[in-house]
Amino acid sequence: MLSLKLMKYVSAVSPFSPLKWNLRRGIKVAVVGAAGGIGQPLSLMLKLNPLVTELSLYDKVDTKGIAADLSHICTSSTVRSYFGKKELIDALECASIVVVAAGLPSKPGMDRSELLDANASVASIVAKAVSNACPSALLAFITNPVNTIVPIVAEVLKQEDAYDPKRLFGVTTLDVVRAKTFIGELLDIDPHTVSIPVIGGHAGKTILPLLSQCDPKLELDSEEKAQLVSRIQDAGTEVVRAKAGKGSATLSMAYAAAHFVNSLLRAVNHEENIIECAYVQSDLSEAEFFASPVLLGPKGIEKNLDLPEMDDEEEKRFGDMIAQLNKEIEDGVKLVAC
Ligand SMILES: NC(=O)c1ccc[n+]([C@@H]2O[C@H](COP(=O)([O-])OP(=O)(O)OC[C@H]3O[C@@H](n4cnc5c(N)ncnc54)[C@H](O)[C@@H]3O)[C@@H](O)[C@H]2O)c1
Ligand SMILES: O=C(O)C[C@H](O)C(=O)O
Repeated sequence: MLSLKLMKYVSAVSPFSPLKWNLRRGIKVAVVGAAGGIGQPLSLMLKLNPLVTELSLYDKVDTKGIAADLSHICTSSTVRSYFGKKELIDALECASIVVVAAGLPSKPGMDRSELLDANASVASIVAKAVSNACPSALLAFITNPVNTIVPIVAEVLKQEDAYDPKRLFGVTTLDVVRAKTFIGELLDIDPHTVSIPVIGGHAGKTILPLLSQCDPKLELDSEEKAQLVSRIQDAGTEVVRAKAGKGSATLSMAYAAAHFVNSLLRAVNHEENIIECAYVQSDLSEAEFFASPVLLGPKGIEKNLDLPEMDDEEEKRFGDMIAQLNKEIEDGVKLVAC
């Protein structure tokens, strides 16, 4: 009979074992927009992640200094730097995960949708390059307006014959992070212990935290609930105002994106039961793209989970957001068509 030690060894080197697969292939993560306010702290957090084997830093401006700096951190991943149009393909080549934080952030008084003109082209360029360099990568877009950027990327990938809806994500994790934090403050408990789905999209009333599904239970009256929902929906604006023209959320976003990418990495590594809320192609509502809890697997979305239950107020908010979401999706589709 095989000893336990030997059995562990055999399972580690079996060609079908996840460990062997991972050791052989490694996991390259590319950060696009790596020199930015989100890109830099996100790259730092990814350098600290033991599941990353190679970290590829790309930006339109030089990333050499950032890469040199990060490369001195004593974790086992290698760091490579790329910049400018010519190096985009090399930066993405063979990446398992591409996370995109390139593009303009909001200024006070600006709506996220006003970023569309500036950021649509960045998203399209990255989508085209992904279709050439790493068509089977998982693709996570942070760039705003997320509600429109993700449909744009889907359209561009369709044109390139490289669209797989299971691999494309709009990152809405910051909405969940904020909901957990504000509820933790309210209940005076560790926010990590709070579980709350946030569905819909990533702008104004399309951000719908389902307080009725919060664990632990929230005992709030209707007005208190409305105030909490507004705080979560307007949290981005809270940061934009506080930064007074110097950008939008960067550090909390880097934390949120590092959490989301870590979940993708764990799923790529064949870990089971990894669930995250994300803005993805969906048939759960009348909007073609919708943020909801998805079960992740090595090839992206394994299953789009059913919509969580909602109380009457949430049902109403859900109904009220669909028109806005559909318009923002349509804006993206039209932009690619013309
Ligand atoms: N999804 C979310 O929850 C969320 C949260 C916060 C911010 N954001 C969005 O993330 C984006 C980035 O925000 P930021 O604060 O890091 O902005 P930033 O201006 O600090 O950084 C953006 C980076 O993108 C780079 N860039 C621009 N065009 C590029 C291109 N064509 N190719 C490669 N790199 C390019 C810039 O050089 C810069 O380094 C914004 O659109 C912002 O609105 C999203
Ligand atoms: O509000 C913004 O413009 C940035 C971001 O989407 C956020 O939620 O902080």
